[in-house]
Amino acid sequence: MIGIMVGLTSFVSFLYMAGPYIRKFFAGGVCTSTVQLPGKVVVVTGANTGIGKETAKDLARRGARVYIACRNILKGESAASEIRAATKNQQVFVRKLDLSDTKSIRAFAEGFLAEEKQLHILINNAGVMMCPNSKTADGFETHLGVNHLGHFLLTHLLLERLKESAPSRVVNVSSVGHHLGRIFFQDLQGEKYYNRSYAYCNSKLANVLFTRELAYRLKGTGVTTYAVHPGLVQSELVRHSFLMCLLWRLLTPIMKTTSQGAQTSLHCALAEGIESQSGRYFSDCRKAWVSPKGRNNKTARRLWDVSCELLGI
Ligand SMILES: NC(=O)c1ccc[n+]([C@@H]2O[C@H](COP(=O)([O-])OP(=O)(O)OC[C@H]3O[C@@H](n4cnc5c(N)ncnc54)[C@H](O)[C@@H]3O)[C@@H](O)[C@H]2O)c1
Repeated sequence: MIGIMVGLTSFVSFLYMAGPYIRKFFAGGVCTSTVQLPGKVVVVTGANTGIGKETAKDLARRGARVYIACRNILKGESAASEIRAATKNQQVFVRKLDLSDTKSIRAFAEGFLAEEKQLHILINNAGVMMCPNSKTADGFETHLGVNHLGHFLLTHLLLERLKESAPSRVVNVSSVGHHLGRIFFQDLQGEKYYNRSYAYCNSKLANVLFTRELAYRLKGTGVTTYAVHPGLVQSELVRHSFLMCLLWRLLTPIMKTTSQGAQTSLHCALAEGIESQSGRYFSDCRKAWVSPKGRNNKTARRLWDVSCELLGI
């Protein structure tokens, strides 16, 4: 026991001492695009904190009109003021969007479509991880409901505007955790067996499959789409799990900052010449290995149909 404690303490001390060097190693790719976005319209979900906030900040710095779509307007306004001050771009707006409630998603889309005639970049970034076994307002399992179905409906409602604004892009923030996920149609919402870690991974696999099928359906429209793993990023994502909070704390020295975590989303939103990679999965600003389950066209099509059925669209 003492040996384990000493070993663990030495390991953690090593991580902290070597932290800056290790972090550099794990920092991953950097979005090198110099594209400027004056006149372009962008929506980033969950942009009041974490990776989403950094993504929104970078896009605002490039001159875009940025919509922060988030649950908590007060937190959103505080992020927006910070972004406006840092970028000198006053065109940063906050709009209410709760992805765990289809009424809120429809209200957001209705309001957005009424005020903006164009949409060039949609970043489906918001996410929940390991929250207790709970349901959304519409009775969906929370991870599937927020991470997959919520963004599925949002994208569906904004799709015509994206097509009218082509070339345009949809970026779905997934995770390397999709490798552990599975889509089991007989128990899609974990009613027979539930594990909150797997529920998260399943929803992230759904993001990868949604991206694949969306790309297929959007061929020839000028709208392209990408799934992203941002890296292991120091954020509030693990807030629902004490153990994960502890692990996140221990791993701090080797984790990406939120700004580093935003790079692959930015790459997929901005890089020129990646249109032929529509539907693919990216990590560290380049195409990455996707789980075989994430490459199954039959599952992708069936998940699309089941999602439409669940959402009544
Ligand atoms: N942090 C990591 O290491 C990591 C790794 C892989 C993937 N990701 C993914 O990156 C994305 C961003 O996560 P993050 O790390 O910045 O975490 P975060 O918790 O800081 O940000 C998540 C955002 O989603 C918002 N959100 C949650 N539920 C919502 C709802 N019902 N409606 C609207 N917004 C909601 C939160 O308010 C928050 O702004 C997530 O999709 C996450 O799954 C993160």
